[in-house]
Amino acid sequence: MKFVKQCIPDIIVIEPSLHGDTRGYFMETFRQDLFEAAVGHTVNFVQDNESKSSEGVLRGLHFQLAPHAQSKLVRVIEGSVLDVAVDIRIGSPNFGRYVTVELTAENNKQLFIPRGFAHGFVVLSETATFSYKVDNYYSPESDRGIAFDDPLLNINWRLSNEQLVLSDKDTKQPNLTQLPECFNYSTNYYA
Ligand SMILES: Cc1cn([C@H]2C[C@H](O)[C@@H](COP(=O)(O)OP(=O)(O)O[C@H]3O[C@H](C)C(=O)[C@H](O)[C@H]3O)O2)c(=O)[nH]c1=O
Repeated sequence: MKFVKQCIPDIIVIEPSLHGDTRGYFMETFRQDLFEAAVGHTVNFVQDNESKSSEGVLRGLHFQLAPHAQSKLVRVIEGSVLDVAVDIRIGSPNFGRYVTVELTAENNKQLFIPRGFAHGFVVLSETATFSYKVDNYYSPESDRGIAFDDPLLNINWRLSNEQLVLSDKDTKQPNLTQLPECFNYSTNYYA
């Protein structure tokens, strides 16, 4: 299992080892000990989620406010997505910067997105099944979002706006600079 820190080092790509044989394959998809050694602190996942989406569906950019902020460990078990994580911690040297990673059922890559980041993905295949762990329970009253087409972020989603399919909620998200509240880089959201 490989752990690769990204250009925003809080964000980590995990590449499990796949063991193939004549029957198919086996892989350890999560190891608490190796994961926490790579992340550098305790992360207690409490909820598993799964969503299935058609080509062009864009879910995001979402986060939950503290004290319900969520870390996410995301992967694709069918199809392919472009996954995006945006640093929204005020005071961070990477504030407003983002990481994109293509996650597919073929490359088996996973992405760890810490608390303090907004997250979203767009489906590149005919359908994609997205499976992920979070370390805080769903809190609808704490659910917040940022516009996928925020000009400050200028995210390249690879598809044209005409190809994108969004929820009504995600067509009305504010830009990052319009958020009344988000995260501070100086706060330890894992304490
Ligand atoms: C997130 C969530 C949703 N729901 C219910 C609420 C709605 O009835 C339905 C769809 O919710 P929503 O439109 O918020 O789902 P997504 O657009 O996939 O939201 C997710 O999209 C991006 C990619 C994220 O990173 C977050 O995990 C999450 O915000 O599932 C639940 O019951 N539990 C949950 O944890």
